[in-house]
Amino acid sequence: MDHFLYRNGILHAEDVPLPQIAEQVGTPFYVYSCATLTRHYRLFEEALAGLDHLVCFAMKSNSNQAVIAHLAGLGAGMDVVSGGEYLRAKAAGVPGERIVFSGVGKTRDEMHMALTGGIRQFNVESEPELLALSEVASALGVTAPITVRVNPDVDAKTHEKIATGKSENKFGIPIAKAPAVYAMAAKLPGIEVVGIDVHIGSQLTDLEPFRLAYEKVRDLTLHLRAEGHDIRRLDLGGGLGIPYERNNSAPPLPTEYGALIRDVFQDLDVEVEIEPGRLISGNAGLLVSSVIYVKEGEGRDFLILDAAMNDLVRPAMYGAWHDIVPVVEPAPGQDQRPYDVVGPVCETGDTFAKQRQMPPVSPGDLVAFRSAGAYGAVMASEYNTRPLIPEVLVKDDHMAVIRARPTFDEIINRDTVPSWV
Ligand SMILES: Cc1ncc(COP(=O)(O)O)c(C=O)c1O
Ligand SMILES: N[C@@H](CCCC[NH3+])C(=O)O
Repeated sequence: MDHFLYRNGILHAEDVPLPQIAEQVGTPFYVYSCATLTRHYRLFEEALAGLDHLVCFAMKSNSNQAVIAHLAGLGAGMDVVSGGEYLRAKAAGVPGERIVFSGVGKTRDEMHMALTGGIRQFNVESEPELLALSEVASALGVTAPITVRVNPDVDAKTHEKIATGKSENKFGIPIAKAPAVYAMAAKLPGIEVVGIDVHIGSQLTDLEPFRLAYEKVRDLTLHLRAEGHDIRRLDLGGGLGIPYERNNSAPPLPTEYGALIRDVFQDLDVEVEIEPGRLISGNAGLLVSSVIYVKEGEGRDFLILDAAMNDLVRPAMYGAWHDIVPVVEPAPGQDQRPYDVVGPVCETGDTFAKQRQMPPVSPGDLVAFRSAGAYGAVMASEYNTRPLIPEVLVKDDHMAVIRARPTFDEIINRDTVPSWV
């Protein structure tokens, strides 16, 4: 459930009517609800209650400073994948002991930054990375806590571009090789093994792949413990999916996911970490846009919006579906008509939806893309010199602009034209 509801015929973000935000910041913009972020974070907390656990928000899904500060205030840890995300987490007040560092290509500079600033653990994804980390930590005279991310070769049954747990994917160490890598880690200076990490993909709508992967991690835990490794922490990754289409069968809830984790690991006396991103931030955000034109094409009408693929790339990149609704509530039983919903960018791929049934809309009308709080603003670009759009955070009847639209002067003057041009 989110906190974007029609009231008095107008779509609201909590208690703020969307046209009021549009008037203040212009369209397009992203808007996030504090209440939804809180609710979704707590769902995971409740799902793991009673277990020794930490919920680390996958910042890659939404790394706005205000969003992560809000979650940090609720007690969330952070899963970071770059030095930039690490610095954002620290700036949001997240202590190093609640930050985990994931990713296949951590640089020595990033390792140095996290080792000096404080880190809960590095989720190491290859032997060369392990060696590099050992060197960086040794040179600093510190010890790097690590898990090894294992690749369990499990089909997550999600979009191929966001599946990470098959052997052909770049992520993790083949699980069969893990004992050898743990043996290597145990001998390296500056390295302390604390656990195992796994993450098999994003937007999973079925628990079975999680079960398959987690059972393999359980077996590996027992095996590694028998070999003398102190496996006291399991990072189980993120990936639980969200309903993108209303009326669609709902994916499993965090409670069911938590029950699965209990079922597989409860008796192991182990600390559990999870790294949810999308389920916390996805349905906590909308992208709001204005209709510029309605253009009659050959056998189809194009709804041309002021938002484009550079603002929300998921439809162009993954063929992803986002519900698109008018901000003025359609009358019950109102006729629908098919539109190709497109943006102004000069690419045919700048298409949000084809032949989407919607109530009739006119130029100047506001429409909202649902489920846009995850992998929306963070994946935006300035393609076609379209400025990054504002982000707004709502709490009850308060709204705050948490990122302003840059001016064209700022954008143009960011570049340097050398004297020889
Ligand atoms: C290592 C890691 N952890 C967590 C996540 C978060 O995934 P999601 O947003 O699907 O929960 C991702 C993204 O797939 C990831 O790569
Ligand atoms: N960007 C993807 C998710 C990537 C998950 C990151 N590991 C999406 O929008 O669905």
